[in-house]
Amino acid sequence: MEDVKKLVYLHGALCEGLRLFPPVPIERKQSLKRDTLPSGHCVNPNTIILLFTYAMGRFEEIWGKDCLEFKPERWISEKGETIHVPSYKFISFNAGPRTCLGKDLSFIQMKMVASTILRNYRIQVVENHPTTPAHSIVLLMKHGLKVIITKRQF
Ligand code: HEM
Repeated sequence: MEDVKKLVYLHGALCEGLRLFPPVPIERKQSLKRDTLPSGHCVNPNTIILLFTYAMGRFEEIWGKDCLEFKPERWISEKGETIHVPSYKFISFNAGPRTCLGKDLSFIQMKMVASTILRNYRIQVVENHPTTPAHSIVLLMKHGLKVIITKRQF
């Protein structure tokens, strides 16, 4: 478990995957009573607010000109350490009181699974395979992801 903390580049790669393809692409909230949002917008009781987390991960105003690029480096400081990004910016695990309780655990799991697979196998994405998202509450790939897997020789 201690070892996975050292996987700074893998952490950046996972964050980029989650930023561009958040498994929960839309959040739904509903006001209980009349309220004013930090933006100044007034909401009436029972107003449904949808947060499009998929779009938020791709906003130029939030992530800069290279927002559509997959760049694990954006999560790594000049010293080679992981940059902490506030959850209101990196919204894939939600933020505030209802933030995902499994966030830290899921990073440990993802790192253990990814590092074990990558250490033992070469994964090559099949060229020109369509990577279209499916319309769904959780983000799925319409046609899956076709890859060629070969065992690494040590
Ligand atoms: C990459 C993996 C994961 C992602 C992207 C993710 C994302 C999220 C998001 C966006 C929410 C807020 C849902 C909402 O309120 O509309 C949430 C809630 C939650 N997640 Fe996760 N999650 C992940 C893995 C996990 C794991 C592994 C666990 C448990 C071990 C977990 C436990 C929870 C719980 C208990 C809540 C509800 C928190 C509350 O409402 O107070 N999650 N998650």
